[in-house]
Amino acid sequence: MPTEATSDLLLRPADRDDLAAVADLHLQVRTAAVPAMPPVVYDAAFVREYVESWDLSTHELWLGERDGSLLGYAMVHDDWLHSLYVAPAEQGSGIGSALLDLAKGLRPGGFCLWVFESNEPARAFYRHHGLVDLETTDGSGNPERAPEVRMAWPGEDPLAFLRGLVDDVDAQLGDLLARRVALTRAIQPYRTTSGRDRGREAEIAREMARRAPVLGPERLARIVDVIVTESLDAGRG
Ligand SMILES: O=C(O)C(=O)C[C@]1(C(=O)O)C=C[C@@H](O)C=C1
Repeated sequence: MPTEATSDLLLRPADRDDLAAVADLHLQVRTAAVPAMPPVVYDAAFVREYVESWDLSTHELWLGERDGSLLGYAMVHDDWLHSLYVAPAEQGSGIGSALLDLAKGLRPGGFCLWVFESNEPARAFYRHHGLVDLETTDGSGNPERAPEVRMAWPGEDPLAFLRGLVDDVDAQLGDLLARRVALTRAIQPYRTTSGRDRGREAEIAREMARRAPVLGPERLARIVDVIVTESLDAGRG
């Protein structure tokens, strides 16, 4: 049943003429969301130029309107819900849910999104709608330098969707392990002592624990031990 707030909500695909209003709404939402979201680091002109550069043949942008006023938008690109924004005064009225349902319809197989770790209202909203937490970053990869959480809506076949994500990561891990073995092998002729250098391995595990705190130094020490043992063995082969 549509609620009173959503019964007269119109969802429609955006066209180029809508992009300036979308940029304005984006800036308005981001300003009102501080401190749950960090302040935008770029100036308004840059944000407008960025939004106006979206290619709407590949960036599926949908608007939520009532009486011709833009109240929210969602943009889906590849298998990502790139953005979902609702005007501050309309939050909690069902527009976000309507846009999220639309995104699920556009990507029935599942999609991911990034949300600021500090944005607890948004995270609770997504959890309520069946999204699950994946990894957390330290924020070094975004302009705000603020930690983010990757969340996923695992779609109609969650096992298949999440296995697809596992396969992507394992492909990267396989490439990294191949590079790792090659380096272990290349170093060996330059060693001045024989046998394992446990101090160096402990240092490697500590550095990894800084990047993957979820595993912690002890588990990572065991993982490094297996990697080094198998790399030395493969390098001899
Ligand atoms: O750094 C070294 O001395 C190496 O031989 C490389 C390496 C490694 O693969 O990282 C391998 C064995 C040592 O125990 C420590 C580290």
